[in-house]
Amino acid sequence: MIQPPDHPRVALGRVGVLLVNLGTPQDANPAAVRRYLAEFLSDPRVVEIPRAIWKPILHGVILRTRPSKSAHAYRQVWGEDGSPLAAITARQARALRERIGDGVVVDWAMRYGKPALADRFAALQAQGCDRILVAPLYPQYSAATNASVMDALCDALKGMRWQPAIRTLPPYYDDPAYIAALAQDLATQIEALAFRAEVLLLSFHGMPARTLQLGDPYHCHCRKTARLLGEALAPRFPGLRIDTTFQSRFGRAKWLEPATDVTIAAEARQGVRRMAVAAPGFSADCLETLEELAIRAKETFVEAGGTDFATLTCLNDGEPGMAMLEHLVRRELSGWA
Ligand SMILES: C=CC1=C(C)c2cc3[nH]c(cc4nc(cc5[nH]c(cc1n2)c(C)c5CCC(=O)O)C(CCC(=O)O)=C4C)c(C)c3C=C
Ligand SMILES: [Fe+2]
Ligand SMILES: [Fe+2]
Repeated sequence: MIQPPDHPRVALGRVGVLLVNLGTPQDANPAAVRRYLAEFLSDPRVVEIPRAIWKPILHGVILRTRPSKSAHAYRQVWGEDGSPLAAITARQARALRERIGDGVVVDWAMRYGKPALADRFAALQAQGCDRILVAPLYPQYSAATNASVMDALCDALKGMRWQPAIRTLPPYYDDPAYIAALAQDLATQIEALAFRAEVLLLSFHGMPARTLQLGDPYHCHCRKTARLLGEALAPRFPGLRIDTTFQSRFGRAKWLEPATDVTIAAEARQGVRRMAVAAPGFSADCLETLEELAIRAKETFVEAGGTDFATLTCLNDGEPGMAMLEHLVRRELSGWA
């Protein structure tokens, strides 16, 4: 007797959307952070050092020292609903589901850790999705983020006999909808500050400087976002100086400059007293914004003589950001209409 085929037993013909972000530990303790960092930092898209050299450093040094330091940082931002990055991404998926509705299945996944991309992708297919839009929530393209999502997606597809059709959301660093959402959201936050900021710092996550020479467009994408955002904000805030920096240096190699922490200290030493910082490259608040900027960068600024410092929130699941995401997703899905 011939066995029945191993494929979904529900009606096909549905469209799925999978929002993907970086990933985060399951818990804020050193063991969970270690598991997360081991997966993240083993990805050759993230650390582009020959494996024979990197593996002993990762296992012999980094994974012995960093988990407890990072766990301490995670504990300071951990919420009742867990890691902010995961909680906010879940809320973004829920909000998008409500906005798009009409038979489109919306889910979310993480590139590292849980919910795993391969699992949620398979779950969409099991719900009858034969067309799936994979949307990495990275406005600026980098191989470490976007290409790594594609690697994981293709690994998942490799194991499937009956593959769904795929679209991926292109980077949207200069999309007018993204720039407008950021300008509107940041302007509202700047106007609500209890002080008048002299400087607005646009802080992007860093990358090794070498990636620029290797042809990664990330640095150029960040610069263009910053220029367009600066042009959109300038008329509303005459006298506000807007600068771009790169944060989160990791390892010994030279990273993109200027560095956020170095710039913040230098600005305060040169007499700047009131500063706001925004992180337009992050779709959701996370360790990098809530701990590195809102806690550590603020300390740096005040220790160097600054008086007022505000870390502005990311677009998260607020109205401007969700309207933008709905627009970007609908535009991609219209190709399947
Ligand atoms: C927004 C884009 C990001 C790029 C580009 C990126 C590159 C990159 N990151 C590391 C190393 C680490 N990043 C860490 C946290 C982290 N990184 C991003 C985003 C980008 N990274 C986010 C959203 C987060 C926060 C995750 C969270 O749980 O909230 C960490 C872990 C935390 C820590 O121990 O400091 C590391 C390590 C490299 C090496 C890299 C480029 C090659
Ligand atoms: Fe990172
Ligand atoms: Fe960091």
